[in-house]
Amino acid sequence: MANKITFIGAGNMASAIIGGLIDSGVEPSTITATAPNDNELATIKQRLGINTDTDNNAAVADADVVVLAVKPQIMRNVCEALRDSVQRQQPLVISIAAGLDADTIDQWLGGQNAMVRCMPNTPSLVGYGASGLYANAKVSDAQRDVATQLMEAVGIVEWVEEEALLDAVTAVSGSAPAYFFLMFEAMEEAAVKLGLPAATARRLAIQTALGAATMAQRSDKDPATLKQNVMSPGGTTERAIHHMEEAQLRTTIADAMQACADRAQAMATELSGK
Ligand SMILES: NC(=O)C1=CN([C@@H]2O[C@H](COP(=O)(O)OP(=O)(O)OC[C@H]3O[C@@H](n4cnc5c(N)ncnc54)[C@H](O)[C@@H]3O)[C@@H](O)[C@H]2O)C=CC1
Ligand SMILES: O=C(O)[C@@H]1CCC=N1
Repeated sequence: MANKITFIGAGNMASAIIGGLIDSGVEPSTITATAPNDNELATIKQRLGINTDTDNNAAVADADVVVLAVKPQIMRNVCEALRDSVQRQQPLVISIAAGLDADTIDQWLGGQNAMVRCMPNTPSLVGYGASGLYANAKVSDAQRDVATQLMEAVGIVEWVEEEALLDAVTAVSGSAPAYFFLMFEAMEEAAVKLGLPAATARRLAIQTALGAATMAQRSDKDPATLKQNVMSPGGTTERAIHHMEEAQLRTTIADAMQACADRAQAMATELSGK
């Protein structure tokens, strides 16, 4: 693992990854996070025991890895203000911003940087993250290993060799925790209508998702077969699944994921000015 990691931004995604890193045994004193707001930093410092700084340049000065974890809309300003420090220090730069391409961020940072683009997701906080990674030509094999180790500390890693595929990764895993949370909300609401207390419904729905995910992960059977195994002919599950298929659930999911990937691409165009 890298000696010193600096996170520029200390919000939802950065704190999820930092929390996961610490749980996996990374020494908190090797991690620094920055944000403009002292209160936000005091909270994360108290909770995770890491170093914090309101000065991005100071935090980059001795970093081996810099993780850019600010909103895409402010990335340009943040990077341009970091240009001199990054050019001096030459760290491995990892951007987790949706959409923005490696080349654009590299240019904002002065060019010629070893850049990894990563699309993580918030379950990194509990060690069940799923990240897609892409490296530009400046990234060495050793730096690729560092990026892999960093994100494997909080979940699974898949490398893509075509940068555009990160938009598909955003659709299938980056944004996808929200799809499952929506499903939990909908199942809880429906179960309450069927008469269950909300807390009971929530517990049962979440445990069932965990069970289904664990089975799908451990089984050598594909999801279609596992689904079929639950569906007794003429039984209850068949009725429910039939209803979902009739309501075009698959099309809804495909359309939603297409909209997600399209939005990533549109954000890149809007923000890079290309
Ligand atoms: N939330 C998610 O599920 C995922 C988010 N991402 C990406 O992660 C990035 C961060 O997203 P979130 O953590 O959700 O946003 P957030 O709003 O929770 O965090 C943004 C952080 O940036 C800090 N910040 C603002 N201005 C700054 C500056 N000038 N210098 C340093 N820090 C500054 C804020 O104080 C905050 O700590 C985005 O680019 C997003 O596309 C990627 C995958 C999943
Ligand atoms: O919604 C977003 O834009 C970010 C990127 C992936 C998940 N959250």
